[in-house]
Amino acid sequence: MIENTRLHTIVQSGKAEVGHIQKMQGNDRVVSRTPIFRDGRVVGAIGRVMFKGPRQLDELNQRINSLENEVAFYKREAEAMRRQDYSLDSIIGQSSQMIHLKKDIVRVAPLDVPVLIVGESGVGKELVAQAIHRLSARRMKTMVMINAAALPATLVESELFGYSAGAFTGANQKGHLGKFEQANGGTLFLDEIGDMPLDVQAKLLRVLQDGSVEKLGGTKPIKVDFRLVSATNRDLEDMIPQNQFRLDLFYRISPVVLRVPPLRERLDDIPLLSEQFLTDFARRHDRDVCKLPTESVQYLQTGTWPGNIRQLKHQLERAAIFNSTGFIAPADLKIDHRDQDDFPTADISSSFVPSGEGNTLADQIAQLERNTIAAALKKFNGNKKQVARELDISRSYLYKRLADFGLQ
Ligand SMILES: Nc1ncnc2c1ncn2[C@@H]1O[C@H](COP(=O)(O)OP(=O)(O)OP(=O)(O)O)[C@@H](O)[C@H]1O
Repeated sequence: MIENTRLHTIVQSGKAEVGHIQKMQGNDRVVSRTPIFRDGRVVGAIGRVMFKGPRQLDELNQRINSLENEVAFYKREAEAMRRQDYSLDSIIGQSSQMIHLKKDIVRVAPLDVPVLIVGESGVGKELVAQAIHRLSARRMKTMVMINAAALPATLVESELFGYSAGAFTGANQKGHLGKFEQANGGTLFLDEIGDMPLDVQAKLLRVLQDGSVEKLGGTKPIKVDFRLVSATNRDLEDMIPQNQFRLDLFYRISPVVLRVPPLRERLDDIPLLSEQFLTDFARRHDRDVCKLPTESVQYLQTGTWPGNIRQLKHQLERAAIFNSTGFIAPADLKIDHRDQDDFPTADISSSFVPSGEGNTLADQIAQLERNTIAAALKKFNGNKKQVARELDISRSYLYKRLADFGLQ
């Protein structure tokens, strides 16, 4: 005889009971009781132990909660990846210049020819390269990126060409796949090609001519097949007569040249870009999206933007960080109106760092930012990870500001 059974009441009522606790031999069990019908009449009832006790149910609950959290996490990740889809849609801009550029991208992407992307720093050359790859027949393979300016001279050979097992003392046992081989079947994106040293230019030219690479310590050339997309913010044609860039390499890399216009030539794009950057920022930091009133948009459109889209993005993110009203007013923005020629081309964003010594609103904000960071550093004994978490800023932004404020 089952203790505390209620099956007889189920037969009488014809109503199921699910998840009820039933004491059996001194233990609580979670049970279900279901009536059995025949020809519309209850002819019996069946009881089942669902869980050996409420604890098991609790554990299941916790498991479901943790799975729900995992699903939510992966949904956010998938959403972030979708947004980073690097298709044409990720290049924001409806100005006539950008519509023209997008049409050109669509036209050249499927043709398997090298493309040279030119434009000032921060205009979105890398986004264009990604879109070309994504719209090409090679989209299922990877796009390998090389920043020619960041390649240390001592590592150029091994990074680009790779090496065979045991090629030299200290070499990785399994050898190393060079970038050219990694890009096989896909796209090789050579960023800042104008900064490539001449001896590396000669080596690159040989690979492009032969369609093969020789690994360090290798015995025979290995065939490689990639589509070359290069980018530069320098005037390569100007560099050729000065023997800073090889003419023969220039011909190889530039059958198609795409120019990405600077932001000051397409100020019409500022509203759309700003809206996107503020939305992205809010989503990343789980905050409400700051509103940008028309007068602020118009103010942004008066700038010369030597650092282009990257600079606009940083400006808006900085304004959003310090915003407490939900509205970004023109006074919250620091716009540069100097001519392009007045700016150094490198690290333009640093020219916008207010000194913190003046009386303008930006100076006051900078002072507040400096003090806030300094206080947080003290609170967490210099632990930058905790400081970044406390202030809800990225660690890279924290490092940049520490350097700006001389707090390191
Ligand atoms: N049209 C655009 N729409 C959305 N975001 C953009 C656009 N153009 C640039 N960006 C953003 O601006 C930043 C700089 O872009 P990117 O790195 O592609 O520029 P770049 O021309 O390659 O710069 P550099 O010459 O300094 O390498 C990135 O965060 C990029 O996502």
